[in-house]
Amino acid sequence: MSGRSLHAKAILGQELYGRLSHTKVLLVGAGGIGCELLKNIVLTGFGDITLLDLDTIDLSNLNRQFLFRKKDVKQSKAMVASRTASAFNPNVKITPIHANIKEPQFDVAWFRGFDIVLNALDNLDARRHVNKMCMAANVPLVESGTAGYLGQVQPILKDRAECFDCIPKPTPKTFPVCTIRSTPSQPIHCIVWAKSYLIPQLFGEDEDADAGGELDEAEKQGENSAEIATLRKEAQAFKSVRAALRSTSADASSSSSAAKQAFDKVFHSDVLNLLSMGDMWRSRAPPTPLDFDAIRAGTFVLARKSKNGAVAPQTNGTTGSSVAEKQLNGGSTSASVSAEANGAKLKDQRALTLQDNLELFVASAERLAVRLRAGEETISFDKDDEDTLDFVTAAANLRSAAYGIPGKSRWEVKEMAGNIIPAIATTNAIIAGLIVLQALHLLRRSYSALRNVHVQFKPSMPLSAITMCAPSPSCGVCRDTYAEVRCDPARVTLRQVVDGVLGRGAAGAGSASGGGEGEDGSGADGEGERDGPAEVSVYEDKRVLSDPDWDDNDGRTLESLNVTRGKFLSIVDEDGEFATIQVAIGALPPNHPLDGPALILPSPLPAPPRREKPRPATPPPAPPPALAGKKRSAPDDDIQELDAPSAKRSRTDAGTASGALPFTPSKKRRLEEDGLIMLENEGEKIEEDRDPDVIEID
Ligand SMILES: Nc1ncnc2c1ncn2[C@@H]1O[C@H](COP(=O)(O)OP(=O)(O)OP(=O)(O)O)[C@@H](O)[C@H]1O
Ligand SMILES: [Zn+2]
Repeated sequence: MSGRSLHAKAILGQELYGRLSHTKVLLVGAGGIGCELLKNIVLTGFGDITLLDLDTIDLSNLNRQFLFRKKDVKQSKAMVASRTASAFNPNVKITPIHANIKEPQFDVAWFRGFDIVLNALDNLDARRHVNKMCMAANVPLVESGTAGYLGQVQPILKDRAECFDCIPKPTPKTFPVCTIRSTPSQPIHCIVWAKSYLIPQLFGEDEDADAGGELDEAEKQGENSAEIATLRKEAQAFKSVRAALRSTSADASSSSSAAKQAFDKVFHSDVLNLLSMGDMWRSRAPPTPLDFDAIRAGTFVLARKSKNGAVAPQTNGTTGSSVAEKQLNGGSTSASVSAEANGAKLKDQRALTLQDNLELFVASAERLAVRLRAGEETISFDKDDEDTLDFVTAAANLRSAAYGIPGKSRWEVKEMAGNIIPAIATTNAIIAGLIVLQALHLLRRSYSALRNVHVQFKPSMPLSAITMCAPSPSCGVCRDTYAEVRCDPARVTLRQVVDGVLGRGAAGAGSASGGGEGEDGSGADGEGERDGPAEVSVYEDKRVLSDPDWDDNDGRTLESLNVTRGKFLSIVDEDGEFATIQVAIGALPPNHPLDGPALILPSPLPAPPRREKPRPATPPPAPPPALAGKKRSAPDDDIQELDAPSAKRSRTDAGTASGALPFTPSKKRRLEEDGLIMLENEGEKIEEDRDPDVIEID
């Protein structure tokens, strides 16, 4: 028994080691990092662990999530991981929870029940959520992440160090829209075009349904009529291809003609159109329109400078055209079946010839058309959906051919289009070890020992440790003042909560809490002047619920406003003088009498600090994402307002998000999900030299 803990005791010291057995840890995520970390903390001697994960085990997890075996596939990650790891140390209690951390029962009071939280998540949304809950509950957090060979560990402690949201996170990858639409120069540009433009145009929802009306309107407004005629023609052409792909009267030959129609439109007519814009091609090589029949017949010659590997050399066409030949010889009776068989025969890693790509384009378009006709309303790209992957591979390669760009194998397209960064077990293991070190510093309160640690791809210095920075004064998460109310959302109104928290109008707060428990009435009501905001707006996330000129919701219950357990009400000072108050909504205590007050206010009431007025000089810009976490200016106590609180709605147009773009919301969202940033005006610039992956959109 002592053998098990001998080393841990010697290293950690008797006091800390003794404490670990009853330290309550919450570990969120039982994936690549989570499994390693669970093993580490169990072996270190932590004795009371809650492990939460929403997912079940997938076969693809087994290569790096070593607490799982093949027999465990499809079972809850939290359950299996805790069962496996419990066996490593009989003294440990692991409580598995198979759930989403964002569920309402995991409210601030629940988080407060832990001594430390460890994140082993894989998405920003959940990380942000846990960060905010830890700020509200004032519980130390260790945040982590890996991407291939890179990794990062960040200890977070309210008021002492930057929180997860102190530094804006970079958008993964962005490409200029015009590069994607008209002037691609790299394979990825063609892949993004196929996945984010062509697939939605052909197989997605009909977003241009009312494009005709918009164009009529634009014409009336005196817009360039030649341009409008072109746009109209383009919209019309897509419309008829969409219709052909969906036509239920279609037989196999007509679906292949729909594929040909699509091909002719995007690889022939559209290219001819572009070529007619002479200006565009003054300083760049013009694209070559592709000829469907000639490619099929093997007689097509790319007039472009194809020597530098523009496409797989034409000579390969003879060996590589087996698919094409079979396809041709196979006749068209069961096109989709033979296409599927041929598709399956393509070795993922093989270079595809122009003919291969054309046949793959036709075959996959046919398969997708069959699905549309069978009732699938829309189809979007999914790297694990063979049909869409084939279609994107073929379409991207054909476009690349037209533009003299090297083609990519299906395997490479899958990796690039699916944004797949291979997970590396060793990186996860290193990061999981570093998380434990930082967690121990936090538990020991040796704050000067805390470090942001990066695992980097530098053989000479694989680890870099950076001393902690003070929280960003403009952070909209950790600079807010947190408070918690416990209430029955069906019985309290928005006004009662807001007035209660601000210590105003004794009537409101008083009657709700029935003069009851917990709240601090003294000096909080009547004429007692509380130092706080004069006029406020109230938000739930980004929803405005009330502002000084609009009180329609004030008499409504929280429940009717969908402000329930686990959510926050943000009370924002209209004058920007006081910090924002974040009111966490919690449940009434379990033993609360049924006829007891419906609202228990925090005691003492929150006292948001005054913010310093912004200095006249423009504040330095937030550090670029590439430098996120690097050492910045020394911590200082004076909190300077650089920005309005994040929740605050901007009253002027300046600085609003790119709302006025000519995209439908769903289209814009899709583009953004694909890593495209829309800039609102030309003056706006993304600094490319700071992050080479970010390219400005024009
Ligand atoms: N909101 C959430 N609540 C609970 N668990 C979450 C939440 N979001 C993500 N997770 C879990 O975090 C873990 C992250 O682990 P990891 O990055 O290894 O991902 P994975 O899904 O196991 O692997 P991959 O994404 O590479 O297929 C996953 O097990 C995932 O289920
Ligand atoms: Zn912060």
